Amino acid sequence: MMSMDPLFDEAPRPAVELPAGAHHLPGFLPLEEQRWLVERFHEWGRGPVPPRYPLIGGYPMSVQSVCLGWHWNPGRLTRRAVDQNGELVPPVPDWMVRLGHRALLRATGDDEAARSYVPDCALVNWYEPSARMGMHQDKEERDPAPVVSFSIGDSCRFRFGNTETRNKPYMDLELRSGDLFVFGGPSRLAFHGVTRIMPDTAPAGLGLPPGRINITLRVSGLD
Ligand SMILES: O=C(O)CCC(=O)C(=O)O
Ligand SMILES: [Fe+2]
Repeated sequence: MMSMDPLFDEAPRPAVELPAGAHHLPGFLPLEEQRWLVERFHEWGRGPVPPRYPLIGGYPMSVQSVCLGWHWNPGRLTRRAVDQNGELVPPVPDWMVRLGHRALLRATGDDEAARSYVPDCALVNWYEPSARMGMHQDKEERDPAPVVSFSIGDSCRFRFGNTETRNKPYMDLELRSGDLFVFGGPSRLAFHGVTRIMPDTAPAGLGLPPGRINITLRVSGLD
């Protein structure tokens, strides 16, 4: 498999010019950290609120998610899993807040902004190989702080668009295991989605079945 050859893993990806406020940092998470996050992922999956397919207009998404800090449903954030067992979702762990600082600092070079970034909500998504996520804006949050996104497992085709419509102009990029993607400032409300998962592209030994984890950190601006 090509992706397991280190030569291929290190093949440079062509730099794409992203809109202001958007940043892509390939290979941000070392493999050991990816593995460690996979272990946390398995723990989150065991509760108190189990993973579920959120409903959009009554139809289940193809992506499964668990939440930390705030429970996300399309259109709203609640403290408890109101559409499931009513349990409180676990808080965003301190290490994740620190990971958010590090990510934002590396992405923007803005020490001040990085230090004042305190995400109180994380969405942990699981994409089985056939899963997709349609174009949408992350707009349940009231705070304009950036969304910080980590990818682990199989690569995906990530579509990043404009703030006006879900249609063109947009650009397609590949998010691979370990990549960081940040969108803030003028790109904070850009439409984005995942158009496909690329099978058999995960690094070996992650401890994951075929598929992709995405973790997004957010600042809800709610109390
Ligand atoms: O999986 C991704 O990279 C994006 C996830 C996303 O857009 C979301 O959870 O709102
Ligand atoms: Fe999103």
